[in-house]
Amino acid sequence: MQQDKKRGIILMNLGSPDSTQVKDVRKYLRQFLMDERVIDIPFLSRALLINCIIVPFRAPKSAHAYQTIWTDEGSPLIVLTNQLQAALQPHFNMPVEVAMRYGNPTPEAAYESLLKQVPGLEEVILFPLYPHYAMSSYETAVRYMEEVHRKKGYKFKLTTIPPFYNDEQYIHALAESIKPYTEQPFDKIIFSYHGVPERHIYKGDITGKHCLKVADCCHVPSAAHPFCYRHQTFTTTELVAKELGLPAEKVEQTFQSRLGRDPWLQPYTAARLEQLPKEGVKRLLVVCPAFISDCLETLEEIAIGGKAIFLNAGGESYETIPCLNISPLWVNAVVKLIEKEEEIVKAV
Ligand SMILES: C=CC1=C(C)c2cc3[nH]c(cc4nc(cc5[nH]c(cc1n2)c(C)c5CCC(=O)O)C(CCC(=O)O)=C4C)c(C)c3C=C
Ligand SMILES: [Fe+2]
Ligand SMILES: [Fe+2]
Repeated sequence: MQQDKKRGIILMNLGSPDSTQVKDVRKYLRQFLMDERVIDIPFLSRALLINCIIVPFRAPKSAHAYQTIWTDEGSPLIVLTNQLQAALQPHFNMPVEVAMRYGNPTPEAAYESLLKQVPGLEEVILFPLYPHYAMSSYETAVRYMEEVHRKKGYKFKLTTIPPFYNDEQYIHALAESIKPYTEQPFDKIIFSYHGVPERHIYKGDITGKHCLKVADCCHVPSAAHPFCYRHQTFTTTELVAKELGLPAEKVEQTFQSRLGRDPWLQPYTAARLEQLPKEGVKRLLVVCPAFISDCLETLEEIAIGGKAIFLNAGGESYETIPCLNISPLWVNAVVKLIEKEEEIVKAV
């Protein structure tokens, strides 16, 4: 890529605790769940709920879950994001850094590292590693980076890569990662996305009258779609299924990782894993496209917990398809997405 400006890139992911010790998991959960875009209730109620109920009960359980997936190098999410950074660096003549929304490395550290490496830094390209727009993932990552940028008084420009849920190269990389699994005999493939509360979908609807209100809302054109997580996840599933030529009856979309009692997007993955064997589905594939890097929610919740649910309910075979992680087609897609954004900026 031509370097006519002093630039740097930041890849941003969600983040993990510093270790599997309960104290570190507690600290991480507190920072994560105190985010008003994740638990969107008034500050005092949120602080009470998180500090008195959710964190005390959840931290030991989450710590145990992290222990089942932790590697010698640390959290899979962090290790894989660092590996993506290393795979991307040779494609750019500007530094590529990593920042996490929660925990380490912080956005401040990533910005400061770029400033050290590029004297007179003019622009930072922010690449949130989320294919879909959700208030609790993409939006909070971008707003937080903007807030730090403003508070620090940085002079360089911040350019953000938009959600890429329907990008041709991303869809191709995802489809190719699934293909070897669908070439073997299977009864069904589940596209399991991280869930969000329905309330977040209503809140994100800029028209105020479309999402979850109009029949088949996600397939009816609307100005709400650029901010609608549900619409964007359906689009990803449908484009991948089309590219792979999967018959409709073999494809299903579900939502995982529900927290609390409010209604979240449905159907819930765990409930479907329990029901599917009774409907005659014995050989199941599961892919989790909301996650770019394998993490607690794919390696523990889906690959370990989900498998146990399905097999105990009478399923016979269950395979979790890895996330894109550092697949060469995905690395190529990231390079193209960044180049595309540069062309748009230049043309304006
Ligand atoms: C209200 C709670 C949560 C919302 C909303 C939410 C949305 C959301 N999350 C991701 C991506 C990830 N979440 C991960 C872990 C995780 N998520 C929640 C809660 C909400 N997420 C919790 C409490 C946790 C921590 C672990 C646990 O106790 O279960 C992870 C994995 C992190 C890791 O270290 O591996 C990811 C990634 C998205 C994309 C999203 C909205 C679309
Ligand atoms: Fe989450
Ligand atoms: Fe919608």
